[in-house]
Amino acid sequence: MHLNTDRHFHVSLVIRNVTVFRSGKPIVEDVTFSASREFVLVAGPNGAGKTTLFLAVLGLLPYRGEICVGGVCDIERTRKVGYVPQAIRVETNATVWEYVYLPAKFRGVKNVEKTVEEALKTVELFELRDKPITTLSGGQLQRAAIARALAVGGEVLLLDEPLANVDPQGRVELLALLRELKRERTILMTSHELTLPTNLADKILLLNRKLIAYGPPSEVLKEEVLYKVYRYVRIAQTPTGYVCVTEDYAHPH
Ligand SMILES: Nc1ncnc2c1ncn2[C@@H]1O[C@H](COP(=O)(O)OP(=O)(O)OP(=O)(O)O)[C@@H](O)[C@H]1O
Repeated sequence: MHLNTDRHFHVSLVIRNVTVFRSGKPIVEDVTFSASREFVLVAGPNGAGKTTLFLAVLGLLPYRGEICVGGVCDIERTRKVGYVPQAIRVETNATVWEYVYLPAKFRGVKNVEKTVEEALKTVELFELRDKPITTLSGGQLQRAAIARALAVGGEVLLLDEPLANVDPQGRVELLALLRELKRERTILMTSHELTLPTNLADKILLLNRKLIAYGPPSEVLKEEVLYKVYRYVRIAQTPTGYVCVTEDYAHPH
């Protein structure tokens, strides 16, 4: 038991000199960073190791180094981590309620009914709790998956490309939800989108097998930093957000 009562500490994620292995090979090498009650956008090219890093935090891949959540550094830390995978599978006949309730019940979450109710209310799906999960839209499904992750743990939330397959309206709703959620917890979200509202990400972690950069968007979304990973990407800051200004059409060859 630790005696630190600081709320920031409880939701903190510390990753120290972490190397993650797949099939015995190091995929992510010597990564060190920490986040506490912050929203971290995890960016990097395909195959950079973003999902691999998440799977290590979840205790699903072997790693060297130290991973701690709220000061807990052994496998018990995974009880505090909620995960939304890139491909959400919903081929079941479950209702929205069951989809969120069953894994929480299985994990032995205390006051499980109340916890699930709160999670569904947080993502604004409580009214739809009796609907089959398969009838939800892409954006609603992402929110259901977030509720599921909140119900099982959720002091640290790992979201793998939640913006993919979500339409513009769903995107606005999802970003509003994430902005709300980050007030109480630490969120890591992978995305290939660097176009994002200024008030969403507190930090950007740029990964390409190794940690390339970690800091606030104003420091990472710079030409000289991005060039280490992406050749043709430039970012401009507008009053409301960051936008990609260099697209393929600017480079016909
Ligand atoms: N079972 C495995 N054995 C060995 N290498 C693997 C295995 N699974 C994945 N990899 C390698 O790990 C690397 C990192 O994959 P990962 O899915 O973590 O990247 P990512 O950054 O999440 O990519 P994306 O943006 O495409 O989702 C890839 O190059 C992949 O080839």
